[in-house]
Formats: sequence, C-alpha cells, structure tokens
Amino acid sequence: MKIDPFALELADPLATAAGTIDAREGFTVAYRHRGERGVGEATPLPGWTESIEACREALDRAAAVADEDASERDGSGHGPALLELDAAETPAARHGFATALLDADARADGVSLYQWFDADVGSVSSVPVNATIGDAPVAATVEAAEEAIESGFEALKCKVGARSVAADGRRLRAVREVVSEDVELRVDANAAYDRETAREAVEEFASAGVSYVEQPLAADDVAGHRELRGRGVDIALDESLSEYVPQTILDADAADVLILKPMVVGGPDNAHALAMRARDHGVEPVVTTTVDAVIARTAAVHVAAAIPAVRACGLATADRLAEDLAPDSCPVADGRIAVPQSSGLGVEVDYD
Ligand SMILES: O=C(O)CCC(=O)c1ccccc1C(=O)O
Ligand SMILES: [Mg+2]
Repeated sequence: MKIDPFALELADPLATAAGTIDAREGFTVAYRHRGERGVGEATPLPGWTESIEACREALDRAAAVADEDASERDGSGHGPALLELDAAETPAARHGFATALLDADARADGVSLYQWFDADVGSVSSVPVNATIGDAPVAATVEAAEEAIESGFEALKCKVGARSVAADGRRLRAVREVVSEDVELRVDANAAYDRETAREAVEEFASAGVSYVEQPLAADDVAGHRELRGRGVDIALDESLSEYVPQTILDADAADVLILKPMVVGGPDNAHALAMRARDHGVEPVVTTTVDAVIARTAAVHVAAAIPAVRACGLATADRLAEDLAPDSCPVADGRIAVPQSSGLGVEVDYD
C-alpha cells in the first residue's frame, strides 16, 4: 500500500455557522489488488472525522497488515487490512483504503464503479447537483445565487446560522425574489441553533419556500430534530451521522433526508449501503463531499449515480479548490455532474 500526503488550498473558502473551511489535507492511497492498481483518498475533516494524525496512523496500521499478508500468505491481505479500519473511529482512513479496493475491483471486473455498486441502475451519464452558497451578506448571497442559476443549477444550498434568523430570512427571501419557483432552495445550519431558535428558523425558512434544512440542532439532539419535522420544511440530518449510527436516526424517525458523506461514514461502500437502507425507511438519501480532492469527489459521484432517481446532491465542490490531484473527472454543466463511464473510479493519478 502506497500512502502519500497532500495539502490543497481552497480558492473559494466555504463559510459556515461552524467556521470556514479554507484548506484540505489528506493522503492518497494506492493499492494493487486483482492485478489492478486502485487509488483512494483519505481527507479527514476534524470535527467530522478523525484527525490527520489518527488517519495516518490508521492507514499505516492497515498497510502493515496488508503488506505482511501479501508477502507471507496468499496476497489477499485486503480483508484483514480493511478490518483494521473502523468506520466510526477512523472513517477517512477507511474511506481511503476502501476506495482503492473498490477502484481495483471495478477495474478488474471491467465496469464503472457505480455499475459495480448496482448493475440494475443501467447507464447513468450525470446526476443532479446543488450549488453550495456559503454564509455571506445579502448582496453577495444574491450574487452567488444568480451566478449559479445562470450556469444552470436548479437547486441551491445556502449556509445559514452564522447570522440571526431574521438576517438569514432576509438573505433567503432576497434569493427567492431572483430565482424562479422551480428552483429548489435548501439551507444548512451546521448545528447552529438551540431548540427555540430552530423553531423560529423553520418558520422563517418555510416562508422563503425552503425545501429542507440540514442539521438545525446539535448532532446529538435526535429527539429535538424529530419534533421539528412536519412544520413545512423537511429536516435533513448530517452532523448527527458522525455522532450516531444511521440506524439510530432511522429508528427514531428523526429525519426526512439523510446527508451521506462517504468520507464521514467510512467509505463509498458504506455510503451506498446506507443510502439504500434510508430509502427502505422512506428517508431520502443525498450524497455530498466534504470538499475533497478529485479521487474522493469522484467516488461520491459514483455513490450518487448508483441511487436510482437521486435528488440533487452536494457534489459540485471542485471549483472551491485552488488546485487538485488530477484533472477533474466529473465536470459540472447545467446543474448536473458527469459520471465517469470508464472502468473503476475513472480517475488517473500521475504518480511521477
Ligand atoms: O452539500 C454541499 O452542497 C457541499 C458540502 C457541504 O456543504 C459541506 C462540506 C464540508 C463539510 C460539511 C459540509 C456540510 O454539508 O455541512
Ligand atoms: Mg451539512
């Protein structure tokens, strides 16, 4: 297993109620499996996943198991090595190795990763995506919304909760005025509110025609989120998935929508399985990145492509990066992101 660190600056930092994301650091993972070299990416986001140090340690541990097994036994060390990586403890590390294995497996089988997940989805050339609009004053928010609409997005996700409910209400109504009613408006509070403020916020968002609010309350407040449902704006849970296993949220009827970040749930395979389980419970899955580099972003696109008739996903995050690890394999046009059709992940990383 080959583990290489990288660090990427953001050209367009993402301002949220929980702080601004302005750089991403992680590791590429390369692993030979079934005669193919698979590539993966582990890009931890502290607060959401393990730290960069814990990620490195976990990957080194998995590499030791995989490499020892490969040299001393039958070369099938990926099983025990993957089991070294706990999806709850070190989700980014597991994501990195699992993606490399999935890439190699799908390449060996000669199918694109999304079809490797589910051959029955048929051919999916693109999936719908939302534009991601950070926290900003009214004028800049409206400008970002207009720009997104001009480039063809039909869903906008606006960060809220860094300002008062009244101030966010002004931002959202101003956006509503310049975009047509057909445009889906979502918001993401990143756990900014207490219960009382959240009820006021939901009322305000309903009047601006918001479809769903991501994580209005703290990650551990499952009961609070359940009580917020049915007030005219759907409830989507995101941070709660780094606190609880998804089954807890599904069993508690705490969400209308589950935001699945492969980097946070421990890999594209886990994200796909959880998406299907959510659907079975009548909860809609939405796949998003954690503003990752091209390998993880592309893996997330394959997860979304394997979900039949998936809602707009939060995958249009490439433009925020000042640089990337390889050319973009999933360009965005007209509000949709392209799904690579070559075998495996479809990302060619130049190691020289
Ligand atoms: O969903 C999107 O549109 C983009 C992804 C996004 O918002 C995000 C990116 C990094 C970390 C957290 C989040 C989030 O959804 O809260
Ligand atoms: Mg969110």
